[in-house]
Amino acid sequence: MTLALGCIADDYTGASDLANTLTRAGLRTVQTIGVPADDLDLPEVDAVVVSLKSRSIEPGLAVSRSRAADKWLRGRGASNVLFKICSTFDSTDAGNIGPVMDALRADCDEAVVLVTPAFPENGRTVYQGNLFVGAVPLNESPLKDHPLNPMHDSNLVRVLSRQSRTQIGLVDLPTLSRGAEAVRSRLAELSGKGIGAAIIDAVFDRDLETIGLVAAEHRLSVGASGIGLGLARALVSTGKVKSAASSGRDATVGGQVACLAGSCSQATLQQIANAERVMPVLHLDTDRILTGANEAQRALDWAGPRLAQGPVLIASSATPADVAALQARHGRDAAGHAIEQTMADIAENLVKSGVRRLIVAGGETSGAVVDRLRIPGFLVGAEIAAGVPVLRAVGATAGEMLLALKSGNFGGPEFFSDAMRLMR
Ligand SMILES: Nc1ncnc2c1ncn2[C@@H]1O[C@H](COP(=O)(O)OP(=O)(O)O)[C@@H](O)[C@H]1O
Ligand SMILES: O=C(O)[C@@H](O)C(=O)COP(=O)(O)O
Repeated sequence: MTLALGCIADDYTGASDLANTLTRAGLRTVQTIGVPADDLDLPEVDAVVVSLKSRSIEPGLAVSRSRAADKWLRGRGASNVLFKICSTFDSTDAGNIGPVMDALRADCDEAVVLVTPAFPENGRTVYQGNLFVGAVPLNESPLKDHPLNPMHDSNLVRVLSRQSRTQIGLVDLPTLSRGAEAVRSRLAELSGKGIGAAIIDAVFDRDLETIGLVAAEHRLSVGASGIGLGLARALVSTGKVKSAASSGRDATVGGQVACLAGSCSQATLQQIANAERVMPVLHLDTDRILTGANEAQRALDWAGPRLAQGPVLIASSATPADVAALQARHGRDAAGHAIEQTMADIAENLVKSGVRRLIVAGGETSGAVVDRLRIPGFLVGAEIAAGVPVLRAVGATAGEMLLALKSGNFGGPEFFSDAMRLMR
């Protein structure tokens, strides 16, 4: 297998978002969980997205895991690697975007790295280096209240400068709108000044296509699904990849359906409220989780008889005020970790008792669940919402399974119903 594109995603929902984008753009794509084991039977593909759970871990660990993924991808012919980060640039001043970018850049000896989290289809645009979420700057968006990485600065040149050892430049929209050659000249100018990475503005998909053409000539780029779209279109339009339709990814699986929500985003809170109208919903008592009570067992006892009748939803999600109060009592990391592990306990036991279709809301939450289920990889199926595909597990010990891993902020108000309709 010679890969046209290698991707390293810093969380699992982000990975499936990117795998979805690449698939829709015509690249045969597989999503793996971690660096694949040698005996994992991978189909012939154009792109592999290696999913890591490295967004909110200690920077040194994020660097070593990303470097291992990079080495594996380049060992399979990927001369071009995309480090997939969140379209809302989720990170802290400690990292992990900057440290991982710096390490991968050094490993492949890239002069200047193109960086853009723009994803216009989901309302993420970048202008003069400032990230907008819909109509508002990042620091005024719901991301200001994220439980793990609250975002308080919309200027990504500043944000990345605080995390990276290299200086960060800007390729602005006027330059970009003059075309690929203008972008190349600007990058050469920045590189000549010793600047090692540049935030690139992008507002429309056509901007991403220009960026993709240039990024395809580089060894490393950093961004969200939007730059993935640009890269995929460039690989197809330059004939490096023959656009292929995916096949055999829609066979029925059946079995019980369960939904788990650990995201506290505004979008997920609305989706849970709407789900209450169509399925039983259990709201976990997060204080009980943090004080060591067996809240997972209470949830499983609640779900058991209901699952025989139809889908259920179990949620830890709470409003920013409640999240802040819980964190004040128990600490941010301890709260996040304990709740994620409870979600993983619940998922493991639900699957043992016959659930075969699982919908998970939240990136970290999805990571904890998929790790516990020991699923090594996914094929990408139908698109439920922008950035959220149906995933078919490959090589899972539980056998045939369908999952949807939803980024907290993604999906329409009826997301859970929308997902169930496509997960047959
Ligand atoms: N009620 C709660 N209070 C505090 N933290 C919570 C609560 N519910 C979930 N969490 C934690 O918040 C984090 C949500 O992150 P994640 O699952 O990535 O969602 P998103 O996709 O919205 O970023 C997880 O670590 C999760 O365990
Ligand atoms: O790029 C994006 O916005 C998503 O792919 C993503 O990574 C979102 O992260 P979570 O909300 O933590 O799932």
